[in-house]
Amino acid sequence: MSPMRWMTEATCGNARAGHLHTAHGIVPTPTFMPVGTAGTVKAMTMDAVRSTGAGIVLGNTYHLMLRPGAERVRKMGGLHRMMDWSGPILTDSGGFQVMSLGALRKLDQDGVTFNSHIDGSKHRLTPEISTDIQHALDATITMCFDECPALPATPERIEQSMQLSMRWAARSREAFVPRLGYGQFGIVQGGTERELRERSVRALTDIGFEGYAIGGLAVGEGQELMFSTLDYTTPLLPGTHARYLMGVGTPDDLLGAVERGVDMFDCVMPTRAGRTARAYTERGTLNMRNARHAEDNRPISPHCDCLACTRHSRAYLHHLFRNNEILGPMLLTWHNLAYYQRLMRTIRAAIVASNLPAVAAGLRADWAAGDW
Ligand SMILES: CNc1nc2c(CC[C@H]3O[C@@H](OC)[C@@H]4OC(C)(C)O[C@@H]43)c3nc(N)[nH]c(=O)c3cc2[nH]1
Ligand SMILES: [Zn+2]
Repeated sequence: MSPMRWMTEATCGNARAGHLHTAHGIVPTPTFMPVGTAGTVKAMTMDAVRSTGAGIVLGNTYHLMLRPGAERVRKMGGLHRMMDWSGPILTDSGGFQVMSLGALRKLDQDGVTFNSHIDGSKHRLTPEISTDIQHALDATITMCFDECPALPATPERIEQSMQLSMRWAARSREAFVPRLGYGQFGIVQGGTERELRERSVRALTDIGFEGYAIGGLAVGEGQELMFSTLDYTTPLLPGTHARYLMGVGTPDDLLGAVERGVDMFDCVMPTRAGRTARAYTERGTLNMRNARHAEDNRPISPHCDCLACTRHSRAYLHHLFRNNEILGPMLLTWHNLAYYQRLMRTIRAAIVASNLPAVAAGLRADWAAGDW
């Protein structure tokens, strides 16, 4: 087992199909990583997550350091053991969550001090502390501790933030404990400023990581600006390493980002939508609370092999959500994750068959066609 590496299998335009080799298994890419923020993919057993075909799940430094605490996770045998997930786990480094959870925080050159959004207790994160916590969690993929500026922001603010994140990337790398089959990803920053993105990529590739994430996007800039930023950023990254676009996205975002050379994704949308009665299908999304589903005996999707689609009907899901039954979010989260995994398999097969443009056109036509 060598240090973690990504191997290309096929390309189609800028899109790539490959395999990420890790200590916890080999994952086909492009891949969608279900978000398991506090050591659980909400409303899902890990058997259900496995049944959807997921390869890697996400955990998070911020949430797990607050509860149950990294030391307790380590004592429990690490996150894999606790979650009953033997596959790879990627943990985010916590900086983004401190910013996005709006926790009372003080940012300085060395790190960030914040009050827990749970009980107000005081905590500190630095590149070293975040990297040590991810080690204690036994994360397969460790993310650098970075600062993701909220948009809109002035180019000066974006530049200051990117430079800070690059200093923190060097310190994160210094603190990382290399292990066979484990890896650390650098996170490219620079907002939507081309020159800053180029400088950030150079800073990270000079340090050298097992993979590279594109951060600082999916923070309200909109799809067009996200795609144009990808158009000039992904080609600058080493073609031999995995590329992870953080926090993205809708099915349409995923397709467009794969076409622009991205290999890995995470997004709370399919799981959050599953809890709020929103179903993803090949024909767009459905609001299962809508009365039009009340007597519809069809499955959510005729193409889906999930429990909701093989054993139940739209009418049943409608009933469950109207009655606030716990089974509703369980079944619909399962369905949405199964849809996202099926979409990634469809896209991957098209790359391997050198047929992505035609398959992409078909996907987009179906999304626009509206419900069956
Ligand atoms: C939604 N848009 C979006 N998310 C982003 C993230 C966080 C990604 C993580 O936050 C959660 O999604 C909100 C997910 O659940 C956990 C498990 C917490 O991990 C995922 C980012 N993280 C870091 N370190 N740096 C970034 O520049 C960055 C940019 C993002 N843009
Ligand atoms: Zn289904």
